[in-house]
Amino acid sequence: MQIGMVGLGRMGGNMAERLRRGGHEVVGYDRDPAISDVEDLKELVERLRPPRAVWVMVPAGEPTRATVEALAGLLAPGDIVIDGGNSHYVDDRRHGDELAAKGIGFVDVGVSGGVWGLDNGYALMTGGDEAHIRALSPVFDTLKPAEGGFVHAGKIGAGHFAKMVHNGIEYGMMQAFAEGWELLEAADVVDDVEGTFKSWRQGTVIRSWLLDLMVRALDEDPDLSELRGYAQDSGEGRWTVQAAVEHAVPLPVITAALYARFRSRQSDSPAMKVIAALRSQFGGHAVSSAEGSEGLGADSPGADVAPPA
Ligand SMILES: O=C(CO)[C@H](O)[C@H](O)COP(=O)(O)O
Repeated sequence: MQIGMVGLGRMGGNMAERLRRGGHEVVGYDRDPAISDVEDLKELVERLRPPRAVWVMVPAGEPTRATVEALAGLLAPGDIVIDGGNSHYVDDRRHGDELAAKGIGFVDVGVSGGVWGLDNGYALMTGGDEAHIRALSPVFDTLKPAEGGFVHAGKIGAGHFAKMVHNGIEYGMMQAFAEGWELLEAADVVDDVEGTFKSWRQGTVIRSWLLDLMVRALDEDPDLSELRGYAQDSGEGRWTVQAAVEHAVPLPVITAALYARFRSRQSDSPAMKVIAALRSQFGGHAVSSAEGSEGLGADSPGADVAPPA
């Protein structure tokens, strides 16, 4: 089938390529003229035959909002806009309503598979009307992996809500692997930490793609010395925790994993300064000065371990 793809970056570009390999006709638009098939969204829409399908694959938030708004002004009743970015499900409802007012359909798709999706396929979590999902099924069938990897999760917003929870789980799983690795390295009991991770890939309860990727990362840099312990986040972890608060659902693992990323961006811990100050105030416990390790008290179980400068 014919489809427009807006945003030809790491994800959109590979998805357009997978669709072309699958026999679809893709007209791609990107802000970078070097990789774009058309000059602007207007030309993209003109190049598509009605009823048109336009897949938006740009960063969540303002870039997606602006693209959907522009498409709302260019498309016609019967056309469908698909948002495959990591948008907040709340935005989907607004976009769906705005487009529905013009007779244009809207489908939200949570896409998972990263840079490996081009060859392995992308898991797709979709939200929207059954008729729109059915109309897009040739595209979904080409993008998804050979077996499974597809769900029509519910009405508009359900696809991105499912992807949001998927990413929350991803945070927790990654944090568990990270903490296990740190303990193995610190304890000096296991000699072959990398080999231990490798051995877990077969037969264990925790074998998984994330574990495979962990082994791959350790193969490239066995003690991860090339990296700083610093992790960004793109929003989905925060939204997962926000939704949990809204529904009073306890999410201690995912919340802790999110907070661990925030902590990774601090060079020092303001909160722990308060803890040190209060221990000193009420118990006369020694503190570590901002300069280094002087004053580390003998009462501390970690007293023999110098704190980071
Ligand atoms: O959706 C993804 C994987 O499933 C993306 O890689 C996403 O960017 C990861 O989230 P974060 O940047 O918050 O770690």
